[in-house]
Amino acid sequence: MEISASSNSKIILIGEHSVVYGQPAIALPLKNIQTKVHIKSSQESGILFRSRYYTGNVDQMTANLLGIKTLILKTIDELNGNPSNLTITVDSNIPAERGMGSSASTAVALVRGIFSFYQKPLSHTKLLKQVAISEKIIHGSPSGLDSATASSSLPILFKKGTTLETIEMNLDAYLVIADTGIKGKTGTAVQLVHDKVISDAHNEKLIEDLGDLAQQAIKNLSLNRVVELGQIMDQAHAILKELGVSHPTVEHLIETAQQNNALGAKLTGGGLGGCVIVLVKDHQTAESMSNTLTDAGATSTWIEKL
Ligand SMILES: C[C@@](O)(CCO)CC(=O)[O-]
Repeated sequence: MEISASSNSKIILIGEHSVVYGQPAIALPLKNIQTKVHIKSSQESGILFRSRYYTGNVDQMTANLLGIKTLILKTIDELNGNPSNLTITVDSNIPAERGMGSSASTAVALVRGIFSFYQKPLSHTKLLKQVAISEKIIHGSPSGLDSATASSSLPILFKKGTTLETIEMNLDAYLVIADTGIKGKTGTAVQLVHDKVISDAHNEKLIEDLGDLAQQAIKNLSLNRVVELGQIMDQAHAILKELGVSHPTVEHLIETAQQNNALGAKLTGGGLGGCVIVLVKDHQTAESMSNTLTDAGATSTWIEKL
């Protein structure tokens, strides 16, 4: 018996951090950057796990993989499976800790894979609930945006605990995603913003402002107003910077983009490193932006049609 399952990576167009406080966010799954999971029966005792970070028995996974270990064992247990004689292989081309939802994507693919291996039906609600097991261990109290996006085939409008809608996007615009090569620190960034929000009403207002910008973005997306969308991205980035979650290399890439025909640019995901996203008007500009950002130090770039 052998099965395969997959999950997308993600980027947040607008609404990171404010989404934790119940504000709306818009995020896109990236279908070309994925996690793939293969599960097969084996003769070995225990569960053999193979990935770019760890190969060995699930039981012996180190503390940094506690989220994934717990998720695998709990899911198999829930399905009354035998936690032995299995090989689970995880292949991923999602850079880790760059705000691209690598942990959520791994978890989504694993849950899909385990349910499929045991031939059990899996609703989307159950999938998200199950993925929360590892996401909570890894990130503390995540909004659920990453797993909702990684498990979607279309862009989504998300509000913690209430709204999960897909959005049909067809804009005359492209996004260039550029990796700073610096590991983002989602947990630290979320805590940092939390400390700021509870200590100063001005920062609470900044969170509301991010929510307003997300609402404006939704309107402009539906009207194909890309110039306005770019301005909204710039404003969102300025707020995220004020909240303390940017990074000098993020700033360098954003300034470079702004000097080279960007319609808008911002960090994406938790910040403190990770990736930036740059809005441009057409594919040709996206390609030259991608080269410019690589020359400015980006370690990888991707182009995504909006
Ligand atoms: C920073 C954050 O808003 C997005 C991380 O990709 C955290 C969360 O939503 O849980």
